[in-house]
Amino acid sequence: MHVEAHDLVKTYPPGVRALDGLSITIEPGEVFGLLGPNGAGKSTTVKILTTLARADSGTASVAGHDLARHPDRVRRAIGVVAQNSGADPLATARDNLLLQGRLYGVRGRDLRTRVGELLDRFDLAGAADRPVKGFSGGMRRRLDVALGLVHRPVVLFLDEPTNGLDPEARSAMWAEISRLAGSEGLTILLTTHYLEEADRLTDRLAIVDEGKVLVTGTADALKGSLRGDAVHVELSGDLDEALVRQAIGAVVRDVTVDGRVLSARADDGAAAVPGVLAALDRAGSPAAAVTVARPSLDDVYLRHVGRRFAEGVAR
Ligand SMILES: Nc1ncnc2c1ncn2[C@@H]1O[C@H](COP(=O)(O)OP(=O)(O)OP(=O)(O)O)[C@@H](O)[C@H]1O
Repeated sequence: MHVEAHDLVKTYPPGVRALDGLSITIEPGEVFGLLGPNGAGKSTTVKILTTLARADSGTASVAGHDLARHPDRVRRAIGVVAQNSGADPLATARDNLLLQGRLYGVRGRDLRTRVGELLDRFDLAGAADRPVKGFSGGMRRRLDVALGLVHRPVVLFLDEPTNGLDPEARSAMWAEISRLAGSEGLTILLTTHYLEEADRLTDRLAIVDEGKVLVTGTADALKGSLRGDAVHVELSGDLDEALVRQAIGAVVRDVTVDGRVLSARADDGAAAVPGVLAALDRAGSPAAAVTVARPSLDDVYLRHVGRRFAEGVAR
């Protein structure tokens, strides 16, 4: 196992329980995602596993080293890309990489070769000798990841790697992260609050909420565990929840109501729609829009957390 954490608890003053018994295991070579809304405890998990914060209780090992007994060995074995860039904006990309390498004891020709390799791989060779302050968001983020890799870590931590990037820069970053895991056998733990990122990029993911892992698995297995189709109905006006539930309960199952949006499941979603619409009309809450879809990670999230993901992010 490349990362193992058992029952991590972390409380910040004044009594905020950021982690409440969080456990994960990550196999070598895996891209593992921690998916959860802001405040779920993802960054705190990364801080603890990268030795930047200490858990109140629980145990963990990273790259085979016990975190409490050998934090120095853990530090040498990992690369960390934090949410905020660690690059010096006044220095060039190349100098940032050289400095980072020296901090980790990489020197001489080995360091220069490694820096050249990373500049090429992250498509920064053309901008290598320009100060970072003129870089676009995507270039900065690519440099951040390169900085985390200079000393050839075996486990890489990426905290919200594509936060704030435009769609194009985001897909370029996804491609690079997949390639890293595939070609270098690097183990990657990434945190994200983008469902699509967790879906597309991770081999396995854990849904984290209020400092705990609610469920772990591959995105496909998690989606597959929800039988049937997801039916989402947007109602045209305010609803009497009890009445609406009673009305459609015979046609669909697992009904959840979130504001004016009603979500439910049915073995054959399309076939259930006419019955749902008729029942809503009878209940005095006509539908404004209906969608039927195969289960998404958002549906998985809803099932385990009890609210839609978008709402969780806005919390
Ligand atoms: N240094 C700190 N002092 C006090 N409370 C903190 C501190 N760091 C985090 N918290 C609180 O702990 C909880 C978990 O925060 P954490 O940053 O781990 O969540 P997160 O899932 O990474 O969210 P984000 O994506 O916003 O970073 C939140 O309630 C947060 O406000």
